[in-house]
Parts: sequence; C-alpha cells; structure tokens
Amino acid sequence: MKRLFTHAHILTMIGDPKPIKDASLLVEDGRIAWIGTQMSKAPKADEVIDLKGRLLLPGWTNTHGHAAMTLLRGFADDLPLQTWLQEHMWPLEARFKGEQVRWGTALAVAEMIRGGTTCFADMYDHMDEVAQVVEESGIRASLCRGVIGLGTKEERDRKRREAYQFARDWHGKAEGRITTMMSPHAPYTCPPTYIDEILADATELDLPVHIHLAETRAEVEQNRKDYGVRPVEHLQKLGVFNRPTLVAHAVHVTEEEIDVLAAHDVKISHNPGSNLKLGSGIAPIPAMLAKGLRPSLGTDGAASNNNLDLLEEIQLAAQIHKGVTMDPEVVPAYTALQMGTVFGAEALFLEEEIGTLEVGKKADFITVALEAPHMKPAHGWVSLLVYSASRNDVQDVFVDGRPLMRNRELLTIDEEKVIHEAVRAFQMIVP
Ligand SMILES: CSC[C@H]1O[C@@H](n2cnc3c(O)ncnc32)[C@H](O)[C@@H]1O
Ligand SMILES: [Zn+2]
Repeated sequence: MKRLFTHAHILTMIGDPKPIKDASLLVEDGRIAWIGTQMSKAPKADEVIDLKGRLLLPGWTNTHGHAAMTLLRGFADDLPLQTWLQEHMWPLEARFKGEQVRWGTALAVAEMIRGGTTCFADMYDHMDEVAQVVEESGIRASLCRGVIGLGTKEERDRKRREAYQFARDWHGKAEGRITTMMSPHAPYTCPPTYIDEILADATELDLPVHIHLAETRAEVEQNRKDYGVRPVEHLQKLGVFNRPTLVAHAVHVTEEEIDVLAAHDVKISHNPGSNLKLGSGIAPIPAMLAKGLRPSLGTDGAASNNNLDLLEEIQLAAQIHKGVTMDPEVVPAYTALQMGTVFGAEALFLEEEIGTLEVGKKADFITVALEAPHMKPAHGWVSLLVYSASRNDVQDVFVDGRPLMRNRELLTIDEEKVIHEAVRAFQMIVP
C-alpha cells in the first residue's frame, strides 16, 4: 500500500530547522519512501491524501511515564514526592489489578494520541495489559515492568521474574512497535544487590535499563546516608551506566555528575511538569546541553502532572530554563522541539527507526493545523509550535503509516467505552 500525503509544510527534524514548504511525503509498507516538492516527480500512489497546508512533523516521543496512573489523576495534589508516593499512590496502586491497568492505560493512550504522541515509555505493573493496549491501539512504546525492592525476598524474586519474562516475551512484538527495558524503580527503593541482579538480567537479555534518578534533594541526602555517596556515583559504582541507560528526572545533579552521565552516554528524560508540581526542582538542562547531552522529555504519570500532553512539556522546556537562568538564549525553541522528537527517539534507543522524517524511517508523524487565530500569521513554524500551539491543534496521527487519528477523530480506540471503563475501574478501588 502506497499513500502520498500532499500539500504539507514538512519539518523533518534533521539538522537545522529547515521546513520544506508545500511538500509531499510517500509512505510505503509503513516507512517513508519519498519526500519532495515537485509533484511531477512524486511516485505513483494507491491513495492521495491532501493535507491542505498543515504542518507535518515527527510525532512526539514521551520518554517517561506510568500510563495507568491516569486513574489517580487529581487524587492527591500539592504534596512532595515521598508523601505523595508512600501515603497516597502506593496504597492505591496496591489495589490495582489487571483491569485498572488496562483501562487506565487505554485512557492514557487515547489522551496521548490526541495530543500527538506516537511513542511512549511506560514503567509499571501488570505490563501484559499495557502491551495489549499498545498492540490494539497501534501506538509505539518502550515498556518495562518497574520493580520496587522494598518487600520480602519472595516478593523481590517474583517481581524480578515478572520483569524478566515480560521484557523477554514482548520485545519486538506488535509488528515491532513494542520494545522493552529492565527497570529497577529507583536507588532508594532497590537495594544494591537487587540492582545487581536486575542488571545481570538486562545484560543477559541485552536490553537497556530505565530508572528514576536524583529526583529530589531528599533522595540525594538519603542516598548519602545509606551508601555514603550521591545517587549518580552510587549507580556508576554499581555498573548501571555500563549498560545503555535511560534515567528519569536527573534534577539534582552537579556539573561533575553531568560529566559522568555524558561520559557514559546516559539518556535523560526531563519531566518539567511533574518536577514543578511535586516541588522537586528544575533539572539543569542548559548545563546538560552544553556538555553534549541530548535530554528528552517525559510527562511522568498523570497523577503528578496532571496530563500527558508532551507539547506542554516542550513548551515548559523552552520557557522554564530561560526563567531560572535569566537568559532567554538557553533552550531555544528548536532545541525544545528536538527534545520532544529526535532526542526522545535516542533516549529510547530507537533513533534508527523514528525521531526524524527521512527515507527509510518508520512513518510516525503528526499534522498540525495552522488555521486558528492563535497560529496567525503563520510564518515561523517552529515558533508557532513551541510558543503558540496547543495539543488540540494536532489534527492527524500516523504510526507505521497507519492512521490513529484523522481530523481529530480516534480511529483505533473506542473513546467513549474507554472513558466509561476507566471511570468504572477507578470507582472499584477508591476507598
Ligand atoms: C514500580 S512501577 C512505577 C512506580 O513509580 C511510581 N512513580 C510515579 N511517579 C513517580 C515519580 O515521580 N518518582 C518516583 N516514582 C514514581 C508509581 O507510583 C509506581 O509505583
Ligand atoms: Zn516516574
């Protein structure tokens, strides 16, 4: 099947911001086969889709989250991380069964597709349910069974086994849209010997590691008390960074620690919305960029954000660091857009397949309308996307060239049913 998309302004996200005006893009067998401006040279297609002057660019990649936490959205606001987790999230999550995770994740995926996300990372429990939602909805995802090692040895062993089996069984599934990672939740919830064991599993399966790191000042202090060093040095000594690693947050990291992360090519998921809401702090993104790191963006779960709008994270990334440093030249708009697309693909070790629009890559892209008053005059497309657009301006979403949303209508998800079931699943667990 060959589909030709015409009359689009294409932002490929390759190199400099050079949008291609009034261009066409051909998709064949789920991959980009041709991009050009001369219709006379366009290959023949089975179907031609006129995009009527919309912007066309890679879909967003959300590199850190806990999708099923949509069920806990708005449940415990305005609290610091440890109180929020220990007194509110964990007691409620203990009531989650597969059903809660299924409908919470389906709700999350509906929200993410609506906002233009084509690929997301998820760390949670009952991951078979998550994988099935991904398989059915057509979205792309990097999944891991997050493990917290605070219980008995039996519990730790069971969770580790589940994480191993899930990662082994689902990697490459759903026509290659699912990849997996191994995930010790955080240095403060996983004893060193447990991290060692999970690392051995990751090595055996040849998979990356995904972990929360240096999210709060309290975490850094606790790590010093427990292990005599700060979290970055702790994980470095355990050998975590010798495997491909994605760390979420990295808020409280020094210049020297950024050097360590850069030397090991550790991938960063910057979650500004969640970090602001939980009062955790603001990650030193300008310093990371200056040292050659390419931080990506995540929403974290909907209970700490409280939405899964990656465009909002792009906009926050472009603005908060200017405020903190009092320098409007840090994190320029195009860099923020790279963080939400191409750097996201790198963070999930998928840069050979997604993140930019080029011949041979997967056809994962979105279109954005330029018609509304807040998008006029439509001369600076990068600026419009980063400083003016909202998620409702996203019109179409394609993954592997398959339409998941057309003209704001979800095509692979029964939205009404998902909303109904998610509310019901939440009501089953509220005390
Ligand atoms: C073991 S599954 C994932 C686990 O992570 C919890 N979580 C959600 N948000 C955060 C955060 O910002 N920092 C640390 N842990 C977080 C979630 O509630 C699950 O229990
Ligand atoms: Zn998280």
